[in-house]
Amino acid sequence: MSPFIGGNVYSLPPMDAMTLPQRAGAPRSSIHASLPDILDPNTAANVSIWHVCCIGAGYVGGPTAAVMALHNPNVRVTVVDRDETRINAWKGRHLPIHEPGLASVVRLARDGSKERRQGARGQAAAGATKGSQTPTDGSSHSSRQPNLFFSTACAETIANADMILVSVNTPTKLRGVGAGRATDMTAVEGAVRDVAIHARPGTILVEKSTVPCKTGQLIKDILEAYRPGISFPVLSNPEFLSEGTAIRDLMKPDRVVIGCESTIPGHRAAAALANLYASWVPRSKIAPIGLWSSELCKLAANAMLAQRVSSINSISAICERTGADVSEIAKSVGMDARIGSQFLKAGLGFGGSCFRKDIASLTYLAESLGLPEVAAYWQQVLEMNNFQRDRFARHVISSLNNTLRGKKIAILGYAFKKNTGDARESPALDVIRILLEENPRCVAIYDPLCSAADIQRELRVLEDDRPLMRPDGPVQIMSSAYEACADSNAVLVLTDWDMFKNSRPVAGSKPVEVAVDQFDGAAPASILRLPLRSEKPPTPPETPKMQTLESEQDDRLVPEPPCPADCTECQTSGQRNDIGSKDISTPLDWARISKSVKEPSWVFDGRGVLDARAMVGMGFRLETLGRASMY
Ligand SMILES: NC(=O)C1=CN([C@@H]2O[C@H](COP(=O)(O)OP(=O)(O)OC[C@H]3O[C@@H](n4cnc5c(N)ncnc54)[C@H](O)[C@@H]3O)[C@@H](O)[C@H]2O)C=CC1
Ligand SMILES: O=C(O)[C@H]1O[C@H](OP(=O)(O)OP(=O)(O)OC[C@H]2O[C@@H](n3ccc(=O)[nH]c3=O)[C@H](O)[C@@H]2O)[C@H](O)[C@@H](O)[C@@H]1O
Repeated sequence: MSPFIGGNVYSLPPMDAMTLPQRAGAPRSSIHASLPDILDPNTAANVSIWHVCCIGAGYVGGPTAAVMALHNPNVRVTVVDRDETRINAWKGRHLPIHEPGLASVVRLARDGSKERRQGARGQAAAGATKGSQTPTDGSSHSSRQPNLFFSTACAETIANADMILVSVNTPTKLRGVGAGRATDMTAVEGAVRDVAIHARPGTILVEKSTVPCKTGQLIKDILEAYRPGISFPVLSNPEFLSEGTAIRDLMKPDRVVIGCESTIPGHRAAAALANLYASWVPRSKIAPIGLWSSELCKLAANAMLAQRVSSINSISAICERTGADVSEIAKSVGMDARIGSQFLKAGLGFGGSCFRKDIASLTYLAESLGLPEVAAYWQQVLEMNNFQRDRFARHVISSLNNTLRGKKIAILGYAFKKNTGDARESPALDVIRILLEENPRCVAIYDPLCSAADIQRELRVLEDDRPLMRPDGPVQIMSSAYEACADSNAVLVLTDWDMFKNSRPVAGSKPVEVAVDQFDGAAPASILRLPLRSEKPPTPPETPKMQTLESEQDDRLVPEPPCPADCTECQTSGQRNDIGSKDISTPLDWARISKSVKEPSWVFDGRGVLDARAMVGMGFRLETLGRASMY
């Protein structure tokens, strides 16, 4: 009898040879005896990848395609999306997402670089390309042609591709079977249908989206239904980047997982993808595994990271009642090499578009497989996450005498974490929902990167019959932290932005940089240092058009055409095409804030970013998650 019978909603085929337990005594190699080695560059010898199409120009598709194009100058990488506004943004000066270093990578791969010649003694040669300037860095290189493109022509691009990366959204289903937990596969199905209809036989399809285990079978079924008998190798290549450090994560990944079927075409396809990555990732970091393992390892990785956050948050609640300090506990626990120090920061809990939905998907998968105990185990990670923000918000209310009527609450930070403008699934939304139940006069929100439009879109789920953002309140989105805090009864810090900190950065801590060797169209010759740091000198607000990227000042880059005179982005927010172009580095002047808030100057730190002694010295009454003062 199938182990999957019993309320399963996924159609689960039998496991393939890669995931079957080995027969006793049979060496593992016997399963793969006739299969070519995926990590051998020659395995893909007869698979030519000249054109990669990436479906989905979002947080994963855009940066992944850009980095892949940067390191494979001879491969044409085209990102397609149905969303014309998003595609136009990728083509222009104002990229649709904020990631440190992203604009530099896009500029180089999308726009190319100019030729440069250097004389024998380091002087610029007379024959340098017209218009090029004397190299200041001693480099010499041939021009690099653009090889990164953005387009809405999905069908045409798919038809020309040798490999297709599916990077579309996989949110949680909102209604129907599995609502609230199962993965909504609409976008994946749509993209795969397009591939099935338009792709050439043999085109390799790569799942980059995070999907339930066994989605590869669903994809193969769709392909078979539309193009019976035609072979399309299917790979799983989950993405592990984090928002805010996407370019660094893509440039220097801990690992690249490539899941494939244990067939000769499967291994050849995996080897072709491995070859693309091997342009910049050491082969030792490329992990070929089975298709189902690859799909499941992505959910497992996210679930385990989220579990650590919930674990430390559960301890933070105990700290508040005992007088222990959660940051001290995290430090000492994390010094155990077996545990490690990352993902032990207590706070409002995890937000973002993936952790919650991926754990929900995992619990649903477990239940579908008849494993309610497993589902309940992971469900508890989500419960703890909700508990954390719930008790934080309720503590704010109880500290303000159990009523917010007539009161103003300032919210510093809406993004789910620092260094991103992504407003999706922020813990702030839950906190604001609970605060609004108490009818405050005003909730004033400030975030340095999230756009007002994005915050408004997120808050819409809290609206009943009247809009929340009316001229008379109750919610206002401010462009200045000082305006948000002025006259407030309490200030809540909900994102760990560095600029909110009131202590100096640790001496010796250096900004992260990644060196890129890709100006040269022929051979790597010169280095672009990507500005991955968040610390940048503030740009005067009155001259937004003068703000430039570090790479834009580099005379090796092909100049970008200027924005049209009526560009709304330029007018409203200044250049937003790289994280450094917004001022996220000037520390908040807490002393100034202390003079404008109402007594007793409440500050509630939901992210553990504020130094208590300094805040109390300025007259604030500070409450921090995970410290005894909370109770
Ligand atoms: N956001 C993140 O940091 C990470 C996300 N992931 C996973 O990657 C996947 C994508 O996530 P995001 O990039 O954040 O999503 P996103 O929502 O930012 O982008 C998805 C894009 O796909 C487009 N799209 C949907 N169906 C399409 C179709 N049939 N044809 C053309 N375009 C189509 C949408 O218009 C949208 O622009 C998800 O499965 C997510 O779980 C994985 C790692 C990190
Ligand atoms: O699948 C995904 O989308 C991605 O999800 C996470 O990346 P991301 O959500 O962008 O950001 P994280 O740095 O993981 O932070 C997630 C949330 O956890 C919170 N967090 C993180 C770490 C910590 O110690 N404490 C803590 O509260 C953050 O504030 C944030 O709200 C994973 O880290 C990525 O590896 C994964 O690719």
